[in-house]
Amino acid sequence: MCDDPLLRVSNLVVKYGLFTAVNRVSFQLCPGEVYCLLGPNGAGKTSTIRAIAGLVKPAEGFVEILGRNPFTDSNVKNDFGYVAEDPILIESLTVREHIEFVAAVRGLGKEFEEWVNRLVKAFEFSPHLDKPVYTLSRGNRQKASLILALMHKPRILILDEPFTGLDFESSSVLKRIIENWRSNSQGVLMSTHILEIAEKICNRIGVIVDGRLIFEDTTENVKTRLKGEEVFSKLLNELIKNSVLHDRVE
Ligand SMILES: Nc1ncnc2c1ncn2[C@@H]1O[C@H](COP(=O)(O)OP(=O)(O)OP(=O)(O)O)[C@@H](O)[C@H]1O
Repeated sequence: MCDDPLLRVSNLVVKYGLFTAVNRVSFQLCPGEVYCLLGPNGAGKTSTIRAIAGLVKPAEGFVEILGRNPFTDSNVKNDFGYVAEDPILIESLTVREHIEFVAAVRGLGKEFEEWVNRLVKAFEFSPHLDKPVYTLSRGNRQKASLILALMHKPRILILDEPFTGLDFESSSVLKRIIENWRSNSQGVLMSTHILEIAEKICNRIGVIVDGRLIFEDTTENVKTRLKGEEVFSKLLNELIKNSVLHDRVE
């Protein structure tokens, strides 16, 4: 834990009608951390992330990004970059038009152009810049979404299943970007199904099952705890399935 978290989630409840998708989830993202939310399909990871990004109003509890409420304070949107599970793009526009639009809305000056060019180059995206979104493959939509989320160099990255659809090269690029954010005392919150990624790039993991955060610890501690087990991911999978760690957080 830290005194000055980038992100604070406290007793968050998200409901869809009478259904409770997120049930009293609390955690923090500290500077220099990559915090990974793990959990089976339908566990509540996306609902948690959407509430953090200010897209869903919490039924109870609160979210703070750098001490501000993302649901009511639109200025906070400059402090984070969000990649949704299904990229949010306008089908008829090209990616270049998206980039120009985001640059205008965020008031980004010429100094950001070099950074955007570097992102485009790193993701080998130049051949796709002038194509309308509806012609893009799943992986290229994901790359477009990442470029748009990263282009204003936000302090916090909020990434919902960011590796979905990415090829090997682009996954390596994204891993390097995430490591770069972490080592610059910024922060990354991401969800993933890929436990090997959690093991390799997350500092801390939180496991969500049935809307509840049933386990949270540093990746190092989890590895130590699992000493003697050959495969981190295999065992973690068992823990999630059996929810045997319920008592760790409550
Ligand atoms: N708009 C919605 N209306 C009603 N129920 C919803 C809505 N969005 C999600 N849910 C339900 O809330 C629960 C949590 O869904 P959520 O998408 O947050 O889970 P997830 O952990 O991200 O799943 P996945 O790994 O499959 O993406 C699920 O039971 C889902 O069916």
